[in-house]
Amino acid sequence: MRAAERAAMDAGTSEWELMQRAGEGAAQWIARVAAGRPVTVLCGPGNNGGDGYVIADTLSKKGYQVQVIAPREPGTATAQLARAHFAVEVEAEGQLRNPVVVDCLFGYGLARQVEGKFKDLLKKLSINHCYKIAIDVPSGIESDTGSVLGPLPQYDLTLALGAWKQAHGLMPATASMGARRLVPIGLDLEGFTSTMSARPSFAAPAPDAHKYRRGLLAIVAGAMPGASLLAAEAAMLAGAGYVKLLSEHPWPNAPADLVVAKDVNEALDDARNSALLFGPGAARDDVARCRLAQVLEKRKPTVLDADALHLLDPDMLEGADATKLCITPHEGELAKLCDAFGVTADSKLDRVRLLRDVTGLTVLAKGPDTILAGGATTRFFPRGSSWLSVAGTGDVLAGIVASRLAGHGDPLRACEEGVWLHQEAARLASPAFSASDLARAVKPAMASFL
Ligand SMILES: NC(=O)C1=CN([C@@H]2O[C@H](COP(=O)(O)OP(=O)(O)OC[C@H]3O[C@@H](n4cnc5c(N)ncnc54)[C@H](O)[C@@H]3O)[C@@H](O)[C@H]2O)[C@@H](O)CC1
Ligand SMILES: Nc1ncnc2c1ncn2[C@@H]1O[C@H](COP(=O)(O)OP(=O)(O)O)[C@@H](O)[C@H]1O
Ligand SMILES: [K+]
Repeated sequence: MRAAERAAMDAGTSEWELMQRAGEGAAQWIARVAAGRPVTVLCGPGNNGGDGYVIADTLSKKGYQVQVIAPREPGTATAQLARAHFAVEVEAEGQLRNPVVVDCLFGYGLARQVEGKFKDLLKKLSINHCYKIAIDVPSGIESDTGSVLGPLPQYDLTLALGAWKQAHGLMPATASMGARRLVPIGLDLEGFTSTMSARPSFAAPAPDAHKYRRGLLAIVAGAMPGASLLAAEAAMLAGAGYVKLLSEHPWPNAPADLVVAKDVNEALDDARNSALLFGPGAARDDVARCRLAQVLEKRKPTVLDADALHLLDPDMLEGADATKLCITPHEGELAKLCDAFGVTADSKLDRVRLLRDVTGLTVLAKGPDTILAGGATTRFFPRGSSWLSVAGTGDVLAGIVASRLAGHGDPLRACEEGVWLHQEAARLASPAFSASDLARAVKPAMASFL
């Protein structure tokens, strides 16, 4: 963000101009949700406070009744300019008396614990029954890490200025933000590799498509049948032309449209396989270890999930083509992988990036703050439904990602598409779904992206 702002300023746009764009853009949103109701704006000492004065000024000019509370006079030249433009009274302290409150105490400049009058104001905001709007980030949040440095009210709306900050995609920050919207301020963000994932769009199969061209996905089943069946059911609906379950065991409950190959070695050798999936229900014994080695030997685009992530280690990866592999760990599997590959870091984000750097793999770290890291890219995602916190939904995700991978062979793209499809399926499956409800909802979810 700082680099993008500096570039804009070097190209001739002043900080004041950027602040006006930010404040006026945010005020448009606030006016929409306030819908005529009086607004209180809390202004801090830095440029986030400066945005607050621009917001207050813009709303006043639109005819809004505005209360401004600023415990301290602005400290930066640009915020002072903004303060000077706002001719109306500013209170040093006071009650939050309006039904809409806009928090402009601190933005990405917050560098230490929030104390004193600022802390008191955030505490008051926490217990106030108003509509709460955070400008740029909630003021008790460290914008790079998403960690908490002060009282953290539950906001209804967070307006990111100019670009998403990492905190917008990271826990615990993201859970406090309510709806998140971006206010563009004309920054050139081209070339920045750490971004919020953009909603993908899919196309219908090409006119000359056939089942192999659309991708043959081989799912290598393990000792526990349910998991790979869930993955297969989701995969059949997520784009691949042909999904095959490779299993020596009989599958009386397999759906009629799922091909079960009993000769696993032969089916794994099939040159027509476009992608492989291994791990769900695989177990963690020697049989599974041998299977994993065999899967990696094929050097095909591959998704490794669940038990495979407990078996993976540096020796296993030797001879594999890491550029074609993606791993989809949840928190516990991520910890296991970090252990196996000697990665230590304080935050989930750092662990994911380091693991990517050490292994060369595409890492999709699941959870309420899903993080995707591959190549030089890091992607954050809008928060998905918390109803996904039920057993088997990870198997569904693995099936979806593998299905996308079979279609085009690009691990990063497959993971990104997979997260969107999975979240959309969760939205469509309605609350309190089971993993198989979710797998079925992949079909209408596909339609949302066409
Ligand atoms: N620089 C720019 O070009 C733009 C900046 N914008 C706004 O500016 C914000 C960043 O502004 P700043 O860098 O001035 O920083 P902030 O306004 O986020 O706050 C930092 C200020 O508070 C002080 N401070 C930090 N931690 C504190 C604590 N715990 N207790 C008390 N004081 C503390 C700092 O010394 C500094 O004065 C962004 O989040 C955004 O809202 C926007 O106006 C868009 C343009
Ligand atoms: N609270 C939550 N909010 C959003 N998504 C969640 C939440 N909890 C879990 N998920 C998602 O649900 C899936 C769970 O996967 P996983 O833990 O592997 O489950 P399982 O192993 O039982 O299949 C992941 O995609 C994860 O991102
Ligand atoms: K803020």
